[in-house]
Amino acid sequence: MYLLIPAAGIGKRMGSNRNKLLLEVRSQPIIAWTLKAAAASSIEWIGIISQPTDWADFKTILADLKLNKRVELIVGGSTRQESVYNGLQALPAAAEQVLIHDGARCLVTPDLLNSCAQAIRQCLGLIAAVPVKDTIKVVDENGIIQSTPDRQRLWAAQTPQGFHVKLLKQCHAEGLRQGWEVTDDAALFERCGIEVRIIEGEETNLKVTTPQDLAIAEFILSSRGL
Ligand SMILES: Nc1ccn([C@@H]2O[C@H](COP(=O)(O)OP(=O)(O)OP(=O)(O)O)[C@@H](O)[C@H]2O)c(=O)n1
Ligand SMILES: C[C@](O)(CO)[C@H](O)COP(=O)(O)O
Repeated sequence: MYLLIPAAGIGKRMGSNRNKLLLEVRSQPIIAWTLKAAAASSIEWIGIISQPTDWADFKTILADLKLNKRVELIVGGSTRQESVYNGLQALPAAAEQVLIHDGARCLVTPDLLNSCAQAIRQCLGLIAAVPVKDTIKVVDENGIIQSTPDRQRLWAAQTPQGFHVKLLKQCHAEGLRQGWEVTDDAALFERCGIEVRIIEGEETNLKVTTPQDLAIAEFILSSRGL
């Protein structure tokens, strides 16, 4: 299985002056935890989509980890969508399915990666997701609640997200043509009318986005004895 890791962000919400994936949790860079989970899974090839300005740091981390997997560095874009587009172009020709997993979701388990890698062989697209626990409100530009969707139908999308490569390339190309701006790749499949399946994710599969998330990630890793 092939894995693309979007890791080219600038961490605005983290308030970091560098790529937040280089920040440390439990004395290791965030991206190192993500890579260790991938290395412990059935993933055979990893593409780290990243800004060339971070490549020296990433190469140092890779040298320290000594992963038993093929790893390539791919130039990221100005948005996550653009980064994934670039990643798809850099996939080996043999890749028929791909998992896409945020570098910022460093608490993912090898089991979840393996579940998604298995499941994508039985469908065209999938995402890891967890049922929403809070009541969600749709709010207008004036801060007035417009509606309250049925919580039974609401899931919080995570990554890994898995897709058939040929279809995802077509959907990304259509997104470029249409000027679609999406925050996950499943949205492109949805807009192209292709079914996307939910795979039960993990409550601990946090996307490290704000400084508070660093403390939560520390706690979760510590509770795993790491
Ligand atoms: N141009 C971008 C933007 C984001 N990402 C990646 O997409 C994942 C999810 O994005 P997010 O958590 O939003 O990271 P940032 O974009 O860095 O955060 P912010 O929005 O706060 O700047 C991260 O692993 C990030 O590195 C990416 O590869 N390319
Ligand atoms: C892909 C994602 O992690 C699913 O929840 C999320 O959409 C990424 O959003 P971000 O703003 O790029 O962090």
